[in-house]
Amino acid sequence: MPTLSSSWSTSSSNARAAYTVHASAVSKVLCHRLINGNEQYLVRWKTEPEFPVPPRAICSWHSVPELQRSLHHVQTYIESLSRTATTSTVNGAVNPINRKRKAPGADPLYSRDSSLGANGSAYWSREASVISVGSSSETSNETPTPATEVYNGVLQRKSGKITVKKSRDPAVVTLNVTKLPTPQMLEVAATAPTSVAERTIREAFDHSLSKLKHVRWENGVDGSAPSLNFTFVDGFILRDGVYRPDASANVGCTKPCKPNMGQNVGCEYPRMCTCLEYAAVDEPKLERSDPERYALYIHQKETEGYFVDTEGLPKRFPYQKPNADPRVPSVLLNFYLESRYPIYECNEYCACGPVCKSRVVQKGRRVPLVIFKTRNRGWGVYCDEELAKGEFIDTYIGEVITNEEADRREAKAGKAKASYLYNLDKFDGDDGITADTCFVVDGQYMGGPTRFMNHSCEPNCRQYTVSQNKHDLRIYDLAFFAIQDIPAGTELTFDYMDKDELEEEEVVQARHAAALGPDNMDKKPCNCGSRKCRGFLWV
Ligand SMILES: C[S@@+](CC[C@H](N)C(=O)[O-])C[C@H]1O[C@@H](n2cnc3c(N)ncnc32)[C@H](O)[C@@H]1O
Repeated sequence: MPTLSSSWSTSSSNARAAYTVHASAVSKVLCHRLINGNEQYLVRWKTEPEFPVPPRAICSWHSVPELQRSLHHVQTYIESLSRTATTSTVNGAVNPINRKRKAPGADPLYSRDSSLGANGSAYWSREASVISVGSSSETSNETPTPATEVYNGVLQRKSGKITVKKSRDPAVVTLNVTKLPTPQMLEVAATAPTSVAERTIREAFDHSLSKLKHVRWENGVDGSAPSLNFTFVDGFILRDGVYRPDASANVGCTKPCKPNMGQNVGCEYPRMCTCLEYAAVDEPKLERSDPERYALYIHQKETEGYFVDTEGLPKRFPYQKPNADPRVPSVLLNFYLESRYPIYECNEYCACGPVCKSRVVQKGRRVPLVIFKTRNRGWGVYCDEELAKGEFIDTYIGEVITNEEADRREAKAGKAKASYLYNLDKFDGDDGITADTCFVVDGQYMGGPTRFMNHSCEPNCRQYTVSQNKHDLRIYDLAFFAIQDIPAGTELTFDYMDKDELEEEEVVQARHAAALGPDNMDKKPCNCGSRKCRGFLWV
């Protein structure tokens, strides 16, 4: 029996964890109540076809200790209580989230539910701690009036209803499980506290965050914690159909190459160093030094894109370290900040070693980040320290999936899903890569702290393509850098649509067009609060 760690207890109102409810067995938490000071949650169990092993009951009440392994279902339920009151609207209409996909978005909605089918086979429960039925009516399918609570008997499910067999209790009724929670249950839930569950959820998130260095979380707004249905990982998790070129195909410096060896030696002088063969050409320098070669290069660039042979041409090194103090970070140079040209870092085949100045993103996050609750954009992220323009913050990681799988997940989970899908489409058009064949990073259930970064139409960060394997055009780092000096404590944001900033007049036009557009109801209002706000996410 995969769902229970021990047999059913005979009393669901026992605060001791008589058994553990495993998340995989839970379909949804439906309601809550307070019984003898014990906060309890009504769990609806998964049933066929999605869960072939028959659970022992269809619905049952559980105290918080019993729900330790399925807390995210309780969290989703508690969030749904407040969401009902605060769902955002435009012109009075509820706004679902647009499906455009590029960058993160959307809170997980209360949608991963499987309702009980009407034609499922009969399942049997053992005694007790099964759905509380309150009624003395023998036959009612509808809403029994509150009376006797938990009943001890054997339940059978037929045609979407639970019927009771062999009970000696005259209060036993037939209960339509598709109609739970009953109005009476909802009435009780309206005033019942959720504080024990909320505290337990906060502790569980503390625990999941404790394995990360330099990341903490805080909530000055309410008692909630970020989603527990999310696992912090430290890199890409490659899923079915996703592949990388063999690492041995990668190349590094072919000549002896040491950083700081002096004039014209080392990776900072990429005309000499082959590891940065694909780095951006220093065009002004080339034009000055070799106008003919420059003209040929420009022509090739226009016709061949990223695949021009640039060996021997002067290149632009991506980073600059302002001084020798190890605490002072390298920053991304203006050319890359502005041009969005892919950034190539040295790799394990380069002779330069770990102190090479081109190794920034690959060393990972070094700035302390805080996940915090905003008032109108869910969770956000800020940095505890001042950031310099061009400073690396962190990468966007998660599961790497095929485009087909991304479509499948999007179709299953609905519009909110698009927000967490990030296309690896920088090289769309090169090497047979198309929008349909590029890989996609899904950060919804696995990722790092940047998964909580919000959108702004006037952002202070931007995402850049960073690669250590120049032959891998499908999987590269999505790296966030500060695009201006950012004081400590300022929310870090990026533009989900990755647009160049608009002039104010254009902003007004864009906002107007978006508000009037045919899919207006499909848009999520943007609360970035900037002067240049376009009015909606995804426009
Ligand atoms: C990747 S998530 C960012 C983290 C998110 N705030 C959370 O709590 O998990 C993207 C979602 O955050 C919210 N969001 C981000 N930026 C926003 C903005 N400028 N205005 C309103 N909501 C925003 C939207 O719900 C969006 O779908």
